[in-house]
Amino acid sequence: MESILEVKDLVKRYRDFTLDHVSFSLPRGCILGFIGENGAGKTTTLKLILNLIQKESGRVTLFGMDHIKEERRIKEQIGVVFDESYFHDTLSPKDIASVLRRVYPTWDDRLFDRYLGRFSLPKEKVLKEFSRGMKMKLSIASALAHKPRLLILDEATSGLDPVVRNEILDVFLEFIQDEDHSVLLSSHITSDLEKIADYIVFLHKGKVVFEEPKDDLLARYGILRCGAEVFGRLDRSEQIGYRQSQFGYEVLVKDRAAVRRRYPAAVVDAATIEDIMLFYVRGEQQ
Ligand SMILES: Nc1ncnc2c1ncn2[C@@H]1O[C@H](COP(=O)(O)OP(=O)(O)OP(=O)(O)O)[C@@H](O)[C@H]1O
Repeated sequence: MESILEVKDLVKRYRDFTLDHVSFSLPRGCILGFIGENGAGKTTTLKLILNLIQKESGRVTLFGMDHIKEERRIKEQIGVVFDESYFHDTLSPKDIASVLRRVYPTWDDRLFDRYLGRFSLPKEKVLKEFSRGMKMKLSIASALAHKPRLLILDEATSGLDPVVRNEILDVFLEFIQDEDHSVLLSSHITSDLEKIADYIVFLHKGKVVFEEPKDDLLARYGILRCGAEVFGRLDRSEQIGYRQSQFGYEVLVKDRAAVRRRYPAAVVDAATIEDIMLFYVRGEQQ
């Protein structure tokens, strides 16, 4: 499958933080969920991709073009939503349309109006009268109305209620339907990514821990619940991290089918993306 975005060995150094040779790719027609703890380097990676900050080294290509050399051509084909609305409070959606119409040759007024209607956003009201959720929906409508091929969103659904979030997730799923569009979405709401993502990239302390198809992650990983005897027999290579409680051990295992075969009496449940994230970090601390 052809990639819409390729990130290879991306490095950025701050005084107390290094984004360390980050690599991943986003195929066409797919949604990639970018996860990681606070300060893992997600926003830094997205800003580097967009050439908003300078990289130390590494390569980024979007639509097969270098992200710096072809920045203008690339940006016309990208819609970006960060967690803060960057439109001035005294503007209305109507004013915003008149500005963006001049910026983007591909701007589509009818499409913008359709999204405003769908998100129940008033066209003439100024932004200072908008709620946070309304502003976020407006940012998404604006990002979509110039008909980009790639949407890049940083925490765009955080702080929104489940109904609004679901509406937005549906819009993302429709956006990729034609197999030519893609979405790169950083989020702490891993249940949202479970619903819509095709791939998950897990960033931890500036490094990629894994890049995997979501279905594989959810089909393979498991939480083994067992007593001290089974825990003592577990091979180190079978487990990623564990939690001990008064009732025994909970262990994240990479291959739940294999563990079920080896310990038929033990309970092995499916793991969520949140479990996988938490146990990876925990495993490192053990
Ligand atoms: N301009 C800067 N100068 C120095 N350090 C910075 C700068 N911007 C980010 N950092 C550091 O880089 C690290 C990664 O930050 P980043 O915002 O990329 O994390 P994140 O994964 O997006 O976190 P969150 O989930 O909290 O948004 C942090 O330690 C942060 O302090």
